[in-house]
Amino acid sequence: MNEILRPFDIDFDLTTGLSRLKKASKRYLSNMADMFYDTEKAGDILKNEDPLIYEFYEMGIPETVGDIAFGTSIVYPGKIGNEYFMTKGHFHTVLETAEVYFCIKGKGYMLMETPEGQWDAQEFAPGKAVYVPKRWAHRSINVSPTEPLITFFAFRADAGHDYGTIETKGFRKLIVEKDGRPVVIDNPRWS
Ligand SMILES: O=P(O)(O)OC[C@H]1O[C@](O)(CO)[C@@H](O)[C@@H]1O
Ligand SMILES: [Fe+2]
Repeated sequence: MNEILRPFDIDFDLTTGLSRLKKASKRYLSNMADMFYDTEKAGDILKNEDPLIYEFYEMGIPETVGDIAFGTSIVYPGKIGNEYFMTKGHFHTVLETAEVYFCIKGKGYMLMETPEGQWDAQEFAPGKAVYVPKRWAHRSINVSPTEPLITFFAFRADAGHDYGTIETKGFRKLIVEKDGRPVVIDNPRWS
């Protein structure tokens, strides 16, 4: 039988994005070193430190039809070479499911692409919501040199995460710093 949750609430701090009640999942550089295009640079950094790239909340919502998974995602400021800190990014396993993100703090982009090769980058700024339509892979990127990028996300709880495609092929586009500004470039490693 499907689990049915009782109503509940949870705190998310508007400055840190973190909850006092729940533990966040953390992704360090060592968990995603191959996802940055300058893998050599990532390797050099890992010789001395293993920076925390982002954290996010998995609320334990049952992955069943009719439920909504939600939480905050916090991408820290920093770069690997000239590529900004970012999330791994994923398609939904149930490709025909959308997701919405609301930016609470920071400055960045949601980079998106479809299996057919369309791509888009929508800006994150406090108070802006970004709609990720069904079929679009999505990755949050923090372009601020100092502030974390904090977003609140919600998606169909049975959507699932398909990381495989992005782990092996990457995104078609990258957002990197050039002359002190974020620019979209072709991913030299995309195949
Ligand atoms: O799942 P990724 O690509 O590591 O990115 C993490 C973010 O995306 C989500 O998986 C939701 O799409 C969240 O759990 C989190 O905000
Ligand atoms: Fe998602």
